[in-house]
Amino acid sequence: MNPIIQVKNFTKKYGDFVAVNNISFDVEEGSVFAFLGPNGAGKSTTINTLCTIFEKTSGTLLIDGKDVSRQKGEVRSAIGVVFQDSTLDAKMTIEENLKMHCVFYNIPNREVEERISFVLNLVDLTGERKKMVSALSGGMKRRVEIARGLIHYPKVLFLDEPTTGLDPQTRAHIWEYIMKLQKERNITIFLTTHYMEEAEICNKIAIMDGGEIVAHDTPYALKKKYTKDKAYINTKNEEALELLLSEHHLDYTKKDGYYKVEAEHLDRLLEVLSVHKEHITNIEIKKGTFNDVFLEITGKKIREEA
Ligand SMILES: Nc1ncnc2c1ncn2[C@@H]1O[C@H](COP(=O)(O)OP(=O)(O)OP(=O)(O)O)[C@@H](O)[C@H]1O
Repeated sequence: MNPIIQVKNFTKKYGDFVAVNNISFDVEEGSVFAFLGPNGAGKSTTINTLCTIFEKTSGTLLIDGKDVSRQKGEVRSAIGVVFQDSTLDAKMTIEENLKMHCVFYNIPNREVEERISFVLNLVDLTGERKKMVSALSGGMKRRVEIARGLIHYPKVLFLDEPTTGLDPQTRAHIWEYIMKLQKERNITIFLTTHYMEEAEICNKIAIMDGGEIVAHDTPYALKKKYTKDKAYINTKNEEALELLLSEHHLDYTKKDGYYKVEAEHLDRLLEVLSVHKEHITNIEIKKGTFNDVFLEITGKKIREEA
């Protein structure tokens, strides 16, 4: 593993208040990394420090081996950032917005055309480059911002809730571009999202709560560790089912005429139930979800208002 982001014993205080408390984690080069947590967990503080906007209180934060406090210029060249609030100039065309960014990054004039064509092609906006930003849909604006974040060819792209407020179809498209960047360009993607189904398709997830990293693993490992599958069973012979479940030490609850059984090993549960199958009138299996993982770890929904 080649870690492109290395965070070691990072602490950030606002006055006496500890917003981030001694966290450590790595992000592998070329991976898609999701950074999750309830409101106030410390995500923005961490991202803003990684992006050289905030100063750390203590610890070491490296991007591509460069120290975010002491080598700000090098770090800024290595990262692209797309924040939630649009910073595009609506009164300019897509092309003009991108050109302005080239100036900002001191990209030599002779390279500007090639770079604009390249990044617009990545997000499928080649035919729209002369359009005014004000005339674009929300999804297109987000794609322009992603293109702009890539104009200086960064190794890491930070995306703060890249799909919030977009309809499901547009969200799916944005994800296609994100995955393309990872696969074809080996760009490391560091993103926040409150859509659990999006977190689930990332390579690694870190969950932050109360200023600490409370879980850090692959989505598969987190689901395996923190969720159980559930079976909902209706039977013609309740007495026999209860006896069977008790004999096999399987806990159940009964509600509205069905039995709910939670199982770490679904195969085993189905094997046990096979002897009862002629009595079963209905059975429904629900796999553990990433929402369950988040709830189990933090005790909170991803968005309290959701
Ligand atoms: N400038 C500041 N001064 C004082 N406290 C702050 C400041 N910025 C953030 N905090 C506090 O630090 C904690 C972490 O905030 P942060 O914005 O990093 O959380 P977050 O996980 O990004 O939350 P959200 O999802 O709501 O953006 C919160 O308790 C917040 O109130």
